[in-house]
Amino acid sequence: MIEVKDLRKTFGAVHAVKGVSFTARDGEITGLLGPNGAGKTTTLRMLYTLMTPDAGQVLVDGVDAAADPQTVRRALGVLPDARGLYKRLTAAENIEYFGRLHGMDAALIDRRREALIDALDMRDIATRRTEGFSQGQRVKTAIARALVHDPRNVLLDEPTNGLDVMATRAMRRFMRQLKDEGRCVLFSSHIMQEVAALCDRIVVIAHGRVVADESPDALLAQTGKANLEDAFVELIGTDEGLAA
Ligand SMILES: Nc1ncnc2c1ncn2[C@@H]1O[C@H](COP(=O)(O)OP(=O)(O)OP(=O)(O)O)[C@@H](O)[C@H]1O
Repeated sequence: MIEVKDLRKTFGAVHAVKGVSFTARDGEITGLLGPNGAGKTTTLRMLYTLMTPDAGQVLVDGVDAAADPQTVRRALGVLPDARGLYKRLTAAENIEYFGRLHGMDAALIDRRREALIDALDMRDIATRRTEGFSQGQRVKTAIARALVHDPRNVLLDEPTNGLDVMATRAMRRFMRQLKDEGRCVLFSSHIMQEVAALCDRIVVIAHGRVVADESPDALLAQTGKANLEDAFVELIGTDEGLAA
């Protein structure tokens, strides 16, 4: 479970995150939806301890990220916005390398690597060097690498960005599988259909603030709109920066 309490972050004159609070629960998919520049990536970066908040608190499975960042990092699997892979290594070697960084023993790394290669349907690319990989192949490898240590909480920054229809559908299936395994799944998106199709809970963020935090049905009821697209536009005040 991830609890975010009154997070704030300023870059010079830009107030990127202005007091964001929400909870992402185990066994649920929580979507962070907002237009370009809303503060989603900045919020996620503070959650996975890459960036220090100016104020506020992040708790992962009850552990304070500022007080014990090591434990928090172990409890998180992260697909960051930059998917940098080691291009001289094969996909399988990229996964194994992260396993070693986490201090896992070789037999456990082998088991997790094989399970993830199957779950992400990447057997055909596993022994290829990642140099020259397509966007979809890079995302799969980056996700497998992020999950090698079997984290309870999974953070995905725009996981379907740049993927084609088939790869997007496969990614959504995989996210549902993570949820069914009881994990806490939190992802950011500016694609309304994606959030509507996947999420148990939608946290709508605009101009650095949470403007709604509800189930999809409750969002419709709250805004009195017939569909989620109209509900989001009503909440955000504009459709600029959102993709249908
Ligand atoms: N390192 C930085 N230095 C300066 N400004 C930044 C930095 N990171 C983010 N910002 C600014 O903070 C605001 C929020 O950016 P952020 O990347 O969090 O938005 P986002 O919701 O993830 O947008 P997108 O959907 O476009 O990825 C923007 O105005 C952005 O320009």
